[in-house]
Amino acid sequence: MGSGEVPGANLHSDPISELVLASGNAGKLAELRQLLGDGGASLRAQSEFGVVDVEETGLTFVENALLKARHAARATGLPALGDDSGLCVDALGGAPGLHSARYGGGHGDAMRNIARLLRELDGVPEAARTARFHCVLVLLRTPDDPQPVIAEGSWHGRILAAPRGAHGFGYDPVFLDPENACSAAELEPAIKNAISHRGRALAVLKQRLPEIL
Ligand SMILES: O=P(O)(O)OP(=O)(O)OP(=O)(O)OC[C@H]1O[C@@H](n2cnc3c(O)ncnc32)[C@H](O)[C@@H]1O
Ligand SMILES: [Mg+2]
Repeated sequence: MGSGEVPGANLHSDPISELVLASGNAGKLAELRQLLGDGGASLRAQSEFGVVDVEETGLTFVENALLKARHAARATGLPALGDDSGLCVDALGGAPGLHSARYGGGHGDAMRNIARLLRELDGVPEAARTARFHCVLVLLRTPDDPQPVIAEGSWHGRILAAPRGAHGFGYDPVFLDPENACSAAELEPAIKNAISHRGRALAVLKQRLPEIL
């Protein structure tokens, strides 16, 4: 090491063969595994290590993704990827936003979340039902990594009047992708991954870290 170099300064250049996904959401795990592919780092679920969900006390997607990643990295000793995401609806002032997972009451209850969303948008005309999914991914090499790698992606669409399709998870059945003229749940998983908020965020992450992902 030269005199100007700091120990750990090349933290981001060592290859990562295994990392933990700091999430309890099986839909995110499936999508991110497909996006990383066979050649990349293997993505382990935090549940494999008995890691329970951390409280999401942040006021932004970035803060929550960082909280999740730090918690999982600390509990497992592995590099960790945090995903905080949600649906922001213009006619609802950006709601459900950070509260997307429990909008209808129970955590992760997609049917109740969708039911509330459609209720709130009752009577709102098609053109005013614009919305976007947003995803923030945070990669931490260690729990105390001072250089988290942060990547974001958005996907713009509209909220349908009724659910359509069986793929995906969460709000996918009511999110219309205008380009393909179908709901996110009608898209084949590979197509959703190619255009989704999560797919875009992971592409950015990979650009920043080509040597490790
Ligand atoms: O916090 P973790 O454990 O990762 O799992 P979670 O489901 O609670 O995840 P979030 O806190 O990030 O909440 C995001 C919610 O936004 C919704 N969401 C995010 N990405 C989505 C996608 O690709 N398709 C449909 N709904 C999505 C879905 O309801 C998620 O539960
Ligand atoms: Mg959550």
